[in-house]
Amino acid sequence: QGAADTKLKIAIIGVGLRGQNHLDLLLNRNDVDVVAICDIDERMLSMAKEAITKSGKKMPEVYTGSTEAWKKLLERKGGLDGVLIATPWEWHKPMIIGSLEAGIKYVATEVILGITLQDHWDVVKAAEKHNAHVMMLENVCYRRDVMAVLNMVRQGLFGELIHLQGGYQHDLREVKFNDGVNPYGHGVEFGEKGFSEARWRTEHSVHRNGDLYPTHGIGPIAQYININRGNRFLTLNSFSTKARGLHNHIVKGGGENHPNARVNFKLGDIVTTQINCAGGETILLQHDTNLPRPYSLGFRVQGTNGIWMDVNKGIYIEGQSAKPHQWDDAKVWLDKYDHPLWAKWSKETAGAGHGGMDFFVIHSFIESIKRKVPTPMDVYDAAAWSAITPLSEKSIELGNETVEFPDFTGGQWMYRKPVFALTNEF
Ligand SMILES: NC(=O)c1ccc[n+]([C@@H]2O[C@H](COP(=O)([O-])OP(=O)(O)OC[C@H]3O[C@@H](n4cnc5c(N)ncnc54)[C@H](O)[C@@H]3O)[C@@H](O)[C@H]2O)c1
Repeated sequence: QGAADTKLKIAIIGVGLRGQNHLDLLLNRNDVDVVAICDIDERMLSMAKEAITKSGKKMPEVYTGSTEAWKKLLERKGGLDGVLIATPWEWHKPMIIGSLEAGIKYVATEVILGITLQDHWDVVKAAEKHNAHVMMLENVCYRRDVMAVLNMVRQGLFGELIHLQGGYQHDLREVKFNDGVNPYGHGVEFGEKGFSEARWRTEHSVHRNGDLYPTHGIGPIAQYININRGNRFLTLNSFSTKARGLHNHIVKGGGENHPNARVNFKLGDIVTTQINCAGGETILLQHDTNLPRPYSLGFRVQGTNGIWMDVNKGIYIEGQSAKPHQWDDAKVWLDKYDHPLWAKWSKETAGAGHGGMDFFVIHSFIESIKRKVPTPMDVYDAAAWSAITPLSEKSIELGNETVEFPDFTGGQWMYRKPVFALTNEF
């Protein structure tokens, strides 16, 4: 490990703000060479190159100049052990499938596998055909409190799980709009005139109404109740509120005569989704990105013996909590049940994004390649979690009708075993 010829050859497609986080984590490792990067934005590329120069590592090959330049990257001489994709959502499917067709056996993609339900099927089928691993980089599965609760779930403290909640409750108004230069805080431009996510993410709020970003909430929940591994999502329905927040934000920052004040946003400010599971659990998810509010993923894990809620930082375990009917400070429990992964690697997480959890998602991808084993989150997980978006759009379109989940595993969910974070290795 560490010698030049044993280092993994990794490429990154998309070195925007998120891709640069992953780049930093990879540059920090001595078991990886970032051999190629691709982007179409000069400013993002120069930020990435600056980070590489600062790290003292060798400058990778740079592919740019066209939205199809990534195809050349995949054909590079010398091959690739893995590809990491951190581009806008609509590029994930073609880039994943392109990587698989180029013979790459490990593909990591940022969250959201595809746009339509068919996209999700296409990626699953391509991964099966090429016998390759597609891992979605769902980092919240590795959040310290989320993992401590996983530890508690697995040790039976909450009893049998009954109901779970989560979501994406994040005021994105300063992400969806900016002045084309600074990512946060100024301006009400989007599309061509926007920078980073304002360039592309906001269009999805114009044209789509559904839970556009389900994976940070559903990923941890799916681990708690073993989705695709003894359990599965059966049905879903979604409800949407009216859309006010984005329009109001534009008027407040740019005035009533700003051209964007005429844009009709389709995305309801709050989209609420309910999911029914084969194991008899229900899930409630909320997508809430257009209104003023502090960040919260709103987790609730409730079983026959107790409950965790992250908003009030409380845990209650019947018979063990200090007083009946009263919350314990969750910290006491979370410290006691700290997951072995965090206990082992917390030093390495220092400086990694989102409170350290970003370290683990990259670590697990890289360690899986080194060991030539399946990634701890696989293409079936990615498809089931991401499919919530098109299914919620469909439910809303049909007047909140309940719609069925496809079974991407083709019945294998009954036999597959949990593999996520079973040890302290990765
Ligand atoms: N897991 C997390 O915590 C987290 C946080 C932020 C973003 N994300 C996800 O990461 C992904 C990227 O988001 P971001 O914030 O970095 O956005 P961004 O706009 O900053 O970066 C996207 C990059 O992709 C590049 N790009 C677009 N089309 C391309 C093409 N055809 N070929 C090559 N490069 C292309 C853009 O030029 C840009 O640099 C999204 O899926 C987003 O949802 C996840």
